Amino acid sequence: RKSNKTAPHGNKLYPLVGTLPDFILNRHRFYDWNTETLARCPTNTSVFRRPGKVHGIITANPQIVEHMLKTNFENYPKGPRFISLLQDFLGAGIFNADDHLWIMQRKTASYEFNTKSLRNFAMENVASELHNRLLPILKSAAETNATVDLQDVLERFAFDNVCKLAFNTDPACLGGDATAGAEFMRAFETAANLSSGRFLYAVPRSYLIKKFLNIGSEKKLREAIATVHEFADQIIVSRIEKRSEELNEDEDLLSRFIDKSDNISGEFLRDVVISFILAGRDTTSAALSWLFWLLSSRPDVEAKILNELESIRRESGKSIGDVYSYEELRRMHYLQAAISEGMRLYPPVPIDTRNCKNDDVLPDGTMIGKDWFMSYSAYAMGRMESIWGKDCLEYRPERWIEKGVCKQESPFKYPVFHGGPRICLGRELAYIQMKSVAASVLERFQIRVLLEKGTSSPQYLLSLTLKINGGLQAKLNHRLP
Ligand code: HEM
Repeated sequence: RKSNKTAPHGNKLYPLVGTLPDFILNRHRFYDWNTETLARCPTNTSVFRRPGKVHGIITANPQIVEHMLKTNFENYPKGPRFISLLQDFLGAGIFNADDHLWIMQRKTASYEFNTKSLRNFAMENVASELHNRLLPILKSAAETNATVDLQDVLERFAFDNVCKLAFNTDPACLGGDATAGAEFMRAFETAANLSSGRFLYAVPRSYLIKKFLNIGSEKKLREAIATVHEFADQIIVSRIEKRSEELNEDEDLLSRFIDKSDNISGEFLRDVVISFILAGRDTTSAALSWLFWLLSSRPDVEAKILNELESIRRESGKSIGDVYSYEELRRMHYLQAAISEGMRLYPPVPIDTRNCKNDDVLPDGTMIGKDWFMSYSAYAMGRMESIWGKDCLEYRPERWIEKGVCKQESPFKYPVFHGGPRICLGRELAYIQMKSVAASVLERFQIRVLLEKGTSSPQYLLSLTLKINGGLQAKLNHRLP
């Protein structure tokens, strides 16, 4: 009877089955269930236990997040469970590697992500995709009064962009559905969804039976991975051949990795590329989709963004339709605050997990055992009164502005881009992309979001990234000049 009561750390622990009954009941609203539980806990940290020896801790406590991501980083690797579930899809790519395999990729990638040449390459790609594809599509939707799924369009935009960055290939997903690139994107999406679905099995590792028999979701996963690999392999093989013939002047990440390493296998290069595509694929589109929804119900915030854009255009002598430079994007402090505030409430990576290597005691005194999982919920942290105050559920970009400048929050209080040695490498590129898109779309169009009947806000989908279930259906109107 004792164990049926609410455990001191928030979750009900039933005999034998642990938190499984509540997990099954709340799986569809997992992040909110988690937020409610963590808010009730004295140190915003809760113990989670279900059959199959799944033990772990979920936290929304900045001190504990700092402990796992930085102070005791070595004790919290991705770990064998995470790596084995994503192995088929990601191999040993940076997203799915620990120790020396991770260090080697991180070193090359952090050097490259800090170069001006990569930033310029990314800026050119964004400007070209924006002005040649995204804006014309939205213009035509506005002129014909057609409903457009903004999330879908933004995902295609982000996918084209990250493929250019990763291996200088334009899949032209925003151009249409009939391209080989669009097939690659669909297969990539299926592979990402089905691989992440392996984490949600009520009985862990039961996916192995389906995998062995090659049936159901595992059969689909195998086919999707084969399509992704085939597409990537063709590009990589031709790039390696080209490298031996001529000096490579491509600016993309694949070329930079080939240039920096000797004797690197084609298979490993494929893993490198796939991890980068995964990392940069859905994150910016998810953030922008939630932002456009938030702004559609907050004309006051939208008006402030438009004022800021107008004053930047005035100072630089630009008009609507011109491409914003890097310096101009940097001066968009209020827009940056609006985007950061959107991601506080709707973080593109809502929850992130590590494996505890050796028994440890967390800063609040909670014990964690070897091989337990250790997760932090960025979703819950953005909604914690203990972190953001009484108005934590309110969308208020002003909380980011200090003396007219958008301030940086501690990554442990706001772990939307992770923190410590594995902090997101694409943070700056992501802001370039998000600000360019948001500025160009908002100054041209008014967006009216169409919600499903009987709902007052979009619902999220359970996947690696926090997407809107059913997309973001909207009508656009040209703004009057
Ligand atoms: C709003 C956009 C983005 C958000 C919120 C975001 C968030 C994150 C988070 C939470 C992680 C840690 C994941 C983990 O280790 O489990 C991460 C890692 C990473 N991100 Fe981003 N990301 C964004 C955009 C991008 C972009 C555009 C790129 C560029 C391709 C990128 C590249 C990476 C890479 C390479 C890592 C792995 C770093 C490592 O393990 O050392 N991200 N990101």
